[in-house]
Amino acid sequence: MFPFPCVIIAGGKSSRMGQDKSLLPFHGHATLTHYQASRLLPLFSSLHVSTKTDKFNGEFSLILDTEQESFSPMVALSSVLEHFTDTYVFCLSVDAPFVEKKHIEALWKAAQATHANALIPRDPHTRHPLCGLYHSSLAPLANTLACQGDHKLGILLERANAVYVEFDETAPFTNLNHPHEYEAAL
Ligand SMILES: Nc1nc2c(ncn2[C@@H]2O[C@H](COP(=O)(O)OP(=O)(O)OP(=O)(O)O)[C@@H](O)[C@H]2O)c(=O)[nH]1
Repeated sequence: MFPFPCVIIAGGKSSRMGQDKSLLPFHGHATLTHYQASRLLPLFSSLHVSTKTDKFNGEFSLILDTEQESFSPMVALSSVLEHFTDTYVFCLSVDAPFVEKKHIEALWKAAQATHANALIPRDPHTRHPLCGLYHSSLAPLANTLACQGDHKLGILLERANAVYVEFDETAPFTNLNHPHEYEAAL
């Protein structure tokens, strides 16, 4: 078991999907969120879901956004990191169902070797900040950026002591943003 919590980030607008993707059924589970929670729960010291409201009727331990007006992963991270003290937090986008234990193990290994405050996967094409191991000490920076309207996680990573962990494959980090990607994943 990893000695830190996992947070499934699930409070976005899903504008490209056209409906709330965190509530879409997935592989025999009531929702994609349930699918992610059931496979990740056994791996972590605790599991939480980051949203704007309790759309799961009390089923998960929620970390609600303090900022309700604007939507962005920075808004989510700001409340998530503030929730914890002196720990790494594995943050995964709800729409990334192909990330496996071995990928998280690689991030944790890099954290132990470098003591960086953000460990982010990078494949040959791009980096994946919504599958990252973040230290709770980044909360004030995330909060400042969210309040300033700086919503790109790249800005946080530039200012943090971030380390990129290299992976050969792109597929595990795929996000389901559009209906055709969801259909293909089913
Ligand atoms: N808690 C929380 N999560 C968010 C917020 N904005 C986005 N997310 C989540 O962050 C992840 C990536 O979000 P985006 O790709 O920016 O947005 P999205 O809602 O997934 O989809 P689009 O509206 O199509 O861009 C998704 O898992 C979202 O659910 C927010 O304001 N609060």
